[in-house]
Amino acid sequence: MQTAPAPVIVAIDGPSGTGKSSTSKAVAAELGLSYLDTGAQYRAITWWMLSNGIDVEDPAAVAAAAGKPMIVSGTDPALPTISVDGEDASGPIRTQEVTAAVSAVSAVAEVRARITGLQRSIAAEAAEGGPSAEGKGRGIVVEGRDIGSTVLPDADLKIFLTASPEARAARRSGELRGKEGADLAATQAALLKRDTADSSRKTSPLKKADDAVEVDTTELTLEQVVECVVTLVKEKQLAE
Ligand SMILES: Nc1ncnc2c1ncn2[C@@H]1O[C@H](COP(=O)(O)OP(=O)(O)O)[C@@H](O)[C@H]1O
Ligand SMILES: Nc1ccn([C@H]2C[C@H](O)[C@@H](COP(=O)(O)OP(=O)(O)O)O2)c(=O)n1
Repeated sequence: MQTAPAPVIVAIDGPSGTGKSSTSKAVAAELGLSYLDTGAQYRAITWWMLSNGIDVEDPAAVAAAAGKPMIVSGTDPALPTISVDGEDASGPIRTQEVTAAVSAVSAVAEVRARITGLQRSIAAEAAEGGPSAEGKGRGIVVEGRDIGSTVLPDADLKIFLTASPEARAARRSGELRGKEGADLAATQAALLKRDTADSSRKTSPLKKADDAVEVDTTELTLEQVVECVVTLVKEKQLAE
């Protein structure tokens, strides 16, 4: 008789526009796993700070407010959700205003401690089949910047996605076509500025874990990246 594979925890990290969200959602959907977008959580807390008049350039003010908003993430890869104090935040967290402020807010240690705690409990529930685990105990794909290095150092598989700045900017401005912020040169400059801030902060910077598999997606289609990650997950499960 075939037994179900053991729950698997997959960490997918990398800079903006490398394909983390699209790859993670597709891999989770194909393998029946839960999915967590940790960038959406940092965006959500940033949106709350901006909406509540907190000066996002003042780390002490951000730290003092870090425990206040209640952030809830839905982990179904077909319909990921994010709410703040019961209000759907999926639209407002994608505005230019939030994108411009998110690196400063997410550099504050109190914010990271709060959000990291949330991420660990969601991952533990998904692996144990707890009440909020849409993946029904099969595991989870968690994407972000510091998942393999800090949040889930014992993840079964760690992937670090990269791509050239040109490819990343073209993907992002393609997404924004016709909207505010769609200019290619400006998109590339904003993206590189955020990478620098995210990689150089003191607390838990954007970093490839030593044991992560690096995948350069510049010349790969999304389907090829998904196939590569699915194969790596299956290999891990077979090796268990
Ligand atoms: N390998 C790829 N080739 C071309 N476009 C891609 C690839 N991976 C992702 N994309 C597209 O690039 C954009 C950014 O991808 P996303 O998954 O949001 O990246 P990230 O989460 O790393 O910021 C999306 O429009 C997505 O469809
Ligand atoms: N694990 C994480 C995930 C995101 N962040 C911060 C740093 C990122 O610039 C922002 C936004 O992340 P998000 O993944 O939404 O960014 P993009 O999809 O690449 O635009 O959040 C973080 O500090 N740690």
